[in-house]
Amino acid sequence: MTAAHPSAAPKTVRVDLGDRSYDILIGPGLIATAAGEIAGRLKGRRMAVITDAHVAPLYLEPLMASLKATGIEAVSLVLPAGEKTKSFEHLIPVCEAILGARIERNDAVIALGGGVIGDLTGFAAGIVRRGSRFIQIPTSLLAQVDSSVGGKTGINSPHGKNLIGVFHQPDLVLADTDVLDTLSPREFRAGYAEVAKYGLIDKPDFFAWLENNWQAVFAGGDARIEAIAVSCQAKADVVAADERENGRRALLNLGHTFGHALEAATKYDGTRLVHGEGVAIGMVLAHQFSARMNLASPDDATRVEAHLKTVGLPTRMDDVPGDLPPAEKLMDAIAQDKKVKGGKLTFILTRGIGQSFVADDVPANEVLRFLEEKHPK
Ligand SMILES: NC(=O)c1ccc[n+]([C@@H]2O[C@H](COP(=O)([O-])OP(=O)(O)OC[C@H]3O[C@@H](n4cnc5c(N)ncnc54)[C@H](O)[C@@H]3O)[C@@H](O)[C@H]2O)c1
Ligand SMILES: O=C(O)C(=O)C[C@@H](O)[C@H](O)[C@H](O)COP(=O)(O)O
Ligand SMILES: [Zn+2]
Repeated sequence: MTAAHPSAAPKTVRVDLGDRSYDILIGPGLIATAAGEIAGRLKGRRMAVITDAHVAPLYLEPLMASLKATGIEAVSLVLPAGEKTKSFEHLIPVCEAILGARIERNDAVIALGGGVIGDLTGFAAGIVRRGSRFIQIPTSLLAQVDSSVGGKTGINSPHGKNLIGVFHQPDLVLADTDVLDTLSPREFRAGYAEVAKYGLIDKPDFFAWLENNWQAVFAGGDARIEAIAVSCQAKADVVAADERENGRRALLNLGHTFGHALEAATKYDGTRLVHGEGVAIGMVLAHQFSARMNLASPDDATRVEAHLKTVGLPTRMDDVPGDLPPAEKLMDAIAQDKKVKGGKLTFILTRGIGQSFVADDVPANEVLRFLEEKHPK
């Protein structure tokens, strides 16, 4: 249960996208007051809430009670938890639940959960009636700092991560920071990888602040809220400048080309590797590969690895339990990356901490040799 904290006003970050702009509210107690925030912004009075089997017993009832008390009629659907739920198999019941509840375009679909529920539900909202209103109530750290913002939605394919989906922006994001207290330490750490990512992209001072304050962020309270707000502002700025990833937005993919290949290689098996862990390993690899290409000092890769290791994240391919396919197989997944243009690989590389850049035309043979070294058969 989340308790309302009437004295603590939420922080607001605005995602500036013209007539599709929206607010991200960040703070404690927001599930209990969700319906008021929604009713103040949306005309519709019917909602479908999609959540998962871990989140439902904790937060579905208070959300449904808040909606009911505000005169909003809501139905709910509970899906299995975990990355495998981001699939066609689970997309169908979500679409049918939305249609079955006669959610009209002015009503809304609500994602209550982590990035898996957010990405899947956002995709369903993007295609049902060719686009329905959509509210994100992210409950994992990863979802609060990254996946609930920016409108990338979709599902996975055996060919690779997020290969099927649409851009569909939410109308509102409500990040209730109280709910992070029930998140497992492993999932909190995984979300932290995406927080650190913003520092490594272009905020060296934020990365240094995290190195000094990570324990306070993990403990909760003001430092945690500050880290979430800085992350959301960083993402909002990038999305406002390049919504459809024609340029700068690709920076948000730091560590993801390697990370997504590892996720596909583990068949989206959340016991071996979860997304944020893949990103952590991927960010270390991106820094090491940049050093190998003489773009950055190897000391920066060492510093990144040291920090991620200190918080308890995996940093090497060998940290993934069980066997990984050989480097050539990982290259197959890398070749399916959405940043590939004309068959040429695009990577996010770096000149140092907080100096990431988009590198087009990265030689595939260099990447293969590098992966063979890091992951000898
Ligand atoms: N759309 C985007 O921009 C974007 C950005 C980053 C990641 N992603 C995607 O997000 C997904 C990962 O998201 P995630 O890390 O949130 O994974 P997740 O949704 O699987 O959530 C992690 C686990 O925590 C549980 N959980 C969530 N909130 C909880 C809470 N408050 N208390 C207890 N348990 C809770 C979930 O049930 C799940 O078991 C990946 O599919 C990734 O590709 C998308
Ligand atoms: O919002 C973005 O843009 C990102 O790249 C954020 C990433 O953290 C996220 O994992 C995203 O889903 C990856 O995008 P993809 O286009 O490589 O699937
Ligand atoms: Zn990510």
